[in-house]
Amino acid sequence: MNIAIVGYGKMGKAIEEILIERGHQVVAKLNRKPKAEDLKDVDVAIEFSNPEVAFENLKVLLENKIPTISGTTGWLAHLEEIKTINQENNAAFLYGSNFSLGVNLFFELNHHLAKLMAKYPEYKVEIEEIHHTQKLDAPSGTAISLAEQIMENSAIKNWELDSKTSEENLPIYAKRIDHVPGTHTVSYHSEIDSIEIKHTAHTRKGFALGAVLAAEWIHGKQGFFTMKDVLGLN
Ligand SMILES: NC(=O)C1=CN([C@@H]2O[C@H](COP(=O)(O)OP(=O)(O)OC[C@H]3O[C@@H](n4cnc5c(N)ncnc54)[C@H](OP(=O)(O)O)[C@@H]3O)[C@@H](O)[C@H]2O)C=CC1
Ligand SMILES: O=C(O)C1=N[C@H](C(=O)O)C[C@H](O)C1
Repeated sequence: MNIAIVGYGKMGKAIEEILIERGHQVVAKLNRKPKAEDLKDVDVAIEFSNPEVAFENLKVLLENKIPTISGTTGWLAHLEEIKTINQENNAAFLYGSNFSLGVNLFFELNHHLAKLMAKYPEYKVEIEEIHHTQKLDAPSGTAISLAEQIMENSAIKNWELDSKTSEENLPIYAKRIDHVPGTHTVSYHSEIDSIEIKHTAHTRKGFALGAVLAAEWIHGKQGFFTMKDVLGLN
């Protein structure tokens, strides 16, 4: 397939390597908002830019009816608007806060554990995420997805970054350490013991491979999708 990479940074470059390994052609590599003329021969766009610009990029891609995969985090206040634009243009859009197979399996585990733990209020839950120091957003998109899965399965209504202003909220602790690709831990603590699940990414390769598999999967489809659709986890 002919692929446009929108956001040719750390992830864009990792994605390019996998695309070439899998026999695809990279026909555009953009570190700016795409224009209609960039998209003439494009089968699928893969967008990994930054929280400030993602919405504008996605709008152009979907208005030009380009099936689009987005992994950019920190722009989700606009998600409903993007879903509407996608629908109005009969286009195809897939968003994932994390494209790695391991994290998507970890999401299933988190969901199951949250359901189980909801019956035991003596355990208090918290999330920790660790990423490299260049990351612009906090908490990570993955930590927000983990928090949402816990809230869907418990009485907790809100998550909160770093400090605890309310005992009722789910705390997310965000740490920034040089070169860490992404580590997420969900832990439940009682006076007696603790239960912990943890995912550690060793490289960005898993995120990049997942994004390419999603691009291959979405070609020829219409609608809004997630990695659950790609991996058959629905
Ligand atoms: N969902 C997932 O699985 C994963 C998601 N991510 C997310 O992906 C995003 C990118 O991460 P990463 O590659 O590490 O970040 P980088 O900062 O390495 O790359 C971002 C790139 O976007 C470019 N850019 C700036 N403005 C625009 C624009 N208007 N349009 C298109 N591109 C632009 C930057 O160019 P310049 O340097 O010239 O400004 C840079 O090359 C982040 O939001 C991150 O959280 C990361 C890993 C996995
Ligand atoms: O910025 C990153 O690097 C990552 N971002 C994603 C997130 O915010 O969850 C996914 C991964 O953890 C790496």
